[in-house]
Amino acid sequence: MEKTSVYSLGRTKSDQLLETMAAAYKSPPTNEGGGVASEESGTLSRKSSKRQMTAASPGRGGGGGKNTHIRKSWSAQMKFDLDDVSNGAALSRASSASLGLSFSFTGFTVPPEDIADSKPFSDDDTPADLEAAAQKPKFQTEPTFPIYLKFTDVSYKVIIKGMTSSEEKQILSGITGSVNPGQVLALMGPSGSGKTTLLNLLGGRLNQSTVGGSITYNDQPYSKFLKSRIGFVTQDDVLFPHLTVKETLTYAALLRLPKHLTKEQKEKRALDVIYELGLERCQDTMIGGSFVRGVSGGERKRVCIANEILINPSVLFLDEPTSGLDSTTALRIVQMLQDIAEAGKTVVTTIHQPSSRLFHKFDKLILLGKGSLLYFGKASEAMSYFSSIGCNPLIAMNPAEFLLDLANGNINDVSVPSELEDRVQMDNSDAETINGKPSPKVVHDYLVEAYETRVAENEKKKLMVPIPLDEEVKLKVSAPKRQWGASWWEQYTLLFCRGIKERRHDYFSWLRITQVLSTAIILGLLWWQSDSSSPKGLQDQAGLIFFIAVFWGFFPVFTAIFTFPQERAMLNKERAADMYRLSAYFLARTTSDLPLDLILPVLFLVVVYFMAGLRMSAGPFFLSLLTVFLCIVAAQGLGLAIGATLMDLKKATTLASVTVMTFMLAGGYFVKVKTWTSLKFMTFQW
Ligand SMILES: Nc1ncnc2c1ncn2[C@@H]1O[C@H](COP(=O)(O)OP(=O)(O)OP(=O)(O)O)[C@@H](O)[C@H]1O
Repeated sequence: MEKTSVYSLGRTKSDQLLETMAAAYKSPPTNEGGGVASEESGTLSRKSSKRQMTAASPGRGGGGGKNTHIRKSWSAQMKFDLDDVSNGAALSRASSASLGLSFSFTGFTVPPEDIADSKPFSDDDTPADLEAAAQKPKFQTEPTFPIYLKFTDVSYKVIIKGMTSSEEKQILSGITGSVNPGQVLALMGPSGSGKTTLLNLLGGRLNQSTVGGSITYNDQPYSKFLKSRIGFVTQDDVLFPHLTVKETLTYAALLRLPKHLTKEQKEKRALDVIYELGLERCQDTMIGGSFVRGVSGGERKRVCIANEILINPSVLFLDEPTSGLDSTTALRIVQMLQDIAEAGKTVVTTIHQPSSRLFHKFDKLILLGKGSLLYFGKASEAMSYFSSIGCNPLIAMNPAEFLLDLANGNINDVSVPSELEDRVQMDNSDAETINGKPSPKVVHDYLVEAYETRVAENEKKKLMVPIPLDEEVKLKVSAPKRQWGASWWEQYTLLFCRGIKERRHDYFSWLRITQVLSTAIILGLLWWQSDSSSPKGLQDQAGLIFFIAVFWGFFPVFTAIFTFPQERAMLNKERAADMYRLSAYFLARTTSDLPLDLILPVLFLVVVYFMAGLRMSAGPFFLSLLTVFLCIVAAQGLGLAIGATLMDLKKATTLASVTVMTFMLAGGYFVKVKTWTSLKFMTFQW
């Protein structure tokens, strides 16, 4: 194969910026053996090839056109190999780049009028839209702090506690691999093979003390510093349903971006990301959820990704970003991941069953089977590796499908090596075969063994090579300091406002307003212009006031009870990213309900008070309002405490019902038996 031509790339303003970052790199080692350095040049080669192809493609204005921005990532001054241009991945990248789906992450804001017209990435994009998007000016790439991720012999087990005994379950064993800035690593395997667990381990989401082997970031262990450098997109889209796309991203930007940026800069950044991810057409649409229609599945996923790339992360982890999406949308998402990687980020994603087009877009691949490693290496070389160990598809097949079949031990349309068949015959055990073919377990054991004997040691040796970064840059990763994006007070106010925005819809739903108003009117009619001049009439009014207190004791308890169990996923997600302090969240969460809690009771009391003809002067009216308000605060506190302690809706509801019933009975007894005392207290008559 022909090798190494050095191309000098056009210099842009961003180049000068990026050179600051590139200066942090040492010259890559020249050993042909690969390791970090050779993988690096492989990735770069594809980037460079892509630029070449893009420049040559018609309609893009050529290399020197006005609108063509030759992006140069952190390492673009290095060499590239021409042989990569001929590989399928490079070609597919080049062609997708010519679709104009390139992203970079900067502080560039597009004027709103331009945003309205531009459609770089949308579920409804037509080829014409995409071509138009390709003509749009590209913007500069923000330098990213580079993080090289390596993991060697990673194992993980959990203890499953039964009623009488507990047992250990091995989830992962002996997983080795690496991924560098500029690369996309895909974790593939059948359901339950351990992809999510591995992703969580690599993302620092599981307790590191329970992990065997080593996971390093720039050759350093995990530290709190990384929380602000890692973006993690979970499998379930955890978003507030009643916030719009823009609100969601703006709050995230205000909370997560570094303190030294101004509010305007942070908001601008949120707008940039909306534009970069093609969300401008739905930026004012609510996210939606089970009961509210909102953005589409693909847009939702992009909002989740936008939420993470806002912070310009060094490493981006994604758990099944394409599941549930049609193949075109899935392709766009993966294309976007590639573009993110090309901006100098390290991308790791799990993927369930990619189409062949998707498969060719990954740089590296890990194939897992029952928690063991079946393959780690370049995605483009996976087929030749399995061919080298005697496993070939017998019919034309999507490579991902073939690999998943193998990982499942399903060899129906796969030729297996004679070695494996001989082994089954020698064992001569019925249990080891199904219809005369090796059983899934035998196939799995063979694949694990083949990888261990042929590849594993070599890969581990490669990982021993130190990464090409200055010691100073490497050590930055191990800084134990947390980096809050906002001060405590800012966190509190932002969470307070976000809480009000999110929950106002629940509070002022027509159902709730009708419920409250109809109860008020019924009570008003039952106690219509009640008499307070006699002890009997006063006792009657005490009954009404007792009813009001119980009503406003019930309502907030049950609203508050759902708070923490439902927001748990959000709280976990945001706390894992160090978005805010727990104290700021709890205080904001509790107090943001109060203004909302006041509006309906005021409405309720106005109706009942005047219909029932209670004492017509300002003092008693406001004191009654204060009593109702205190009832609400107490009830809400009780509900929050029960919900937060149990974190289980069913148990929390049962406990709250029992507690409220007890209070009601005690209150009823109080009103009935101690009438005179209660009258004095409750009606403010004496
Ligand atoms: N905390 C845990 N306790 C018990 N079992 C666990 C735990 N975590 C993971 N597992 C088990 O480990 C295995 C791997 O789970 P994991 O979620 O990583 O699989 P996966 O490959 O991501 O699956 P899917 O593709 O279906 O999401 C599963 O059998 C799962 O039940």
